[in-house]
Amino acid sequence: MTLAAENVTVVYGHGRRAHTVLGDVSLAVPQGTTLGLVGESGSGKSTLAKAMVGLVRPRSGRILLDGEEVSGLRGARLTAVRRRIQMISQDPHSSLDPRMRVGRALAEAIDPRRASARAHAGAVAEGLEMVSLDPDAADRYPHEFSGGQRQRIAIARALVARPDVIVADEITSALDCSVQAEVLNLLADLRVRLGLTMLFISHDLAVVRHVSDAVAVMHHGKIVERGPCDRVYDAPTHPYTRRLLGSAPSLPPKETS
Ligand SMILES: Nc1ncnc2c1ncn2[C@@H]1O[C@H](COP(=O)(O)OP(=O)(O)OP(=O)(O)O)[C@@H](O)[C@H]1O
Repeated sequence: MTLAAENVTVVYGHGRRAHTVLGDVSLAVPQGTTLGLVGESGSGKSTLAKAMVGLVRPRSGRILLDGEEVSGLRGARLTAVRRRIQMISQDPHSSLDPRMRVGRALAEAIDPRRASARAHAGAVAEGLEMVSLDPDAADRYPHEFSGGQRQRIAIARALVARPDVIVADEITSALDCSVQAEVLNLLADLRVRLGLTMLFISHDLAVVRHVSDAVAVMHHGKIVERGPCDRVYDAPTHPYTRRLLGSAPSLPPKETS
């Protein structure tokens, strides 16, 4: 499914405290592709991610899933559409409930109305297997796992809901370098296997180039440049993109496989 933002403006606060965080942002993530979103801290990347999944309501503009407006939906229709777009965020510490066993957390994602791990044992085991965790992980609590394993659990939880679109917001920035690659490769494999559409947000330009087909560059709440990764990384046209790329510590060329 294609996920798109159309002229989305998000304002936090009211009156004299109003602060426009996204100004008239339009972008599309075509079916089955990965769009990377880069930009410095505070540029509005997470706000756009939240708007895309319906956690933040735009002041104006629309979020569209295959042409259907998500931002205006309510009730059961909104719940159904939200399942199709799953978000994975930076810190599984805060996104996984520490008091909930992993099996139940996955069961809740499978069916919020009947969230028992036993009722969904098969699907829970399948979800854990997808991210290379043993089925007995279902009986344990998040704190019993390493950071990389918790992020795998977060990926499994997103995928058992059988989404069409994943919004991944800085999913590796809390992880050690060696574990980062493992989690990224896992997600990249699953994305291809399941034919998912993905918005991949990271401040790490090298990581974005590695996983994305195209990239959009955000600066002060606006998209200043977008295009296929090779074009943007090798021949940036906007001065901000040039600065951003110039300040990146090391940017290996994209691997071809
Ligand atoms: N709930 C909120 N209420 C008010 N202001 C907010 C809120 N969330 C974010 N902001 C502000 O909106 C701006 C954009 O924040 P956002 O988190 O979207 O940026 P970001 O590019 O994702 O940054 P980072 O990479 O540091 O997460 C910042 O100035 C931030 O302080």
